Amino acid sequence: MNILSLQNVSKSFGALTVTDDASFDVPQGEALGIIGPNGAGKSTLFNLITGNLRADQGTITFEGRDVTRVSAMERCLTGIGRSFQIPQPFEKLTVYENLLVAATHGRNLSEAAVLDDCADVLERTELIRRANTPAGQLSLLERKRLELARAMATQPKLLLLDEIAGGLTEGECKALIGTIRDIHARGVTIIWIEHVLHALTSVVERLLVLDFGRVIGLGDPEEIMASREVQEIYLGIEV
Ligand SMILES: Nc1ncnc2c1ncn2[C@@H]1O[C@H](COP(=O)(O)OP(=O)(O)OP(=O)(O)O)[C@@H](O)[C@H]1O
Repeated sequence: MNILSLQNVSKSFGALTVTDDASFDVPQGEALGIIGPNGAGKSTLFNLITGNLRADQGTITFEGRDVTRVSAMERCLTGIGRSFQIPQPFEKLTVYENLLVAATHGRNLSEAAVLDDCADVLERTELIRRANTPAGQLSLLERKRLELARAMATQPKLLLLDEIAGGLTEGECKALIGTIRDIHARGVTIIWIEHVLHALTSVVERLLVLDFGRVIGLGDPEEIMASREVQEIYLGIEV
C-alpha cells in the first residue's frame, strides 16, 4: 500500500515553475531519498506534502485520503511529520519542553498524556540526559537530534527529513544515521532530502532525483547514482 501519492503536482512562484508535474508513490514503510542541485525544488516539494504550501495543480494523497487542500496542522495531526533545514527550537525552553510543545500543540492533550511518549522519543534520539538543558545550549549534533525529536513527538507515520546531516563531522553523521535507521526500523516511512550522499544512500531504499522541479529519476540508489543524466546534472560531471 502507498502511504503517499503525488499526481501531476505543480507549483510556481510567479514565472518560476518550482515543482513541475511531479508524480510518484511512496509505499508504506519505505525510506526514500531525494537529491538534486541547489534550487531544484526539494524543500518546496516537502512544503507541498506538509501543506506549508498549496499546490497550483495536481493531487496529494496520504493514506488514501486526498489532502491537497488540507491545512498543514491537520496534515501533521494525521501523521505527516517533518524536520526543517534550519533548526529553530525554542532556545530558552528545555529539550523536554520543546518536545512537549510539539507533542501537545493542536492535540488538546495534557502533559501527563504525552509524558511516556516524550520520554520514549528522548531515549530513542539519545537526548534523555539533556532533557533539562535549554535548547540554546546544545551542540550542533544535539540540535539536529532535537529537530528529529520534535518531529517524532508529533507521532508521524511519514517523516520528512530536510538536510538533517548537513554540517556534521563523520562521527556525528554516523551517530545520527543510527538514530534514523532505528526510527525507520520501527515502521516509520521516511522521505529524506540530503546533500550528504553517503549518509543518504546508507539508509534509503530508493532515490528520487529532482532537477528544475522535474522528477528526472526514481529507483535503486546505485543505478540512479550511476546514470549518465544524474552524473551530468547533479554532480556536474561530463561523461
Ligand atoms: N516562497 C518563495 N517565493 C519565491 N521563490 C521561491 C520561494 N521558495 C522557493 N523559491 C525558489 O524556488 C526554487 C526552489 O527552491 P527550494 O528551496 O525548493 O530548492 P531546494 O532544492 O530545496 O534548494 P537547496 O538544496 O538549496 O535547499 C529556488 O529558485 C528558490 O529561490
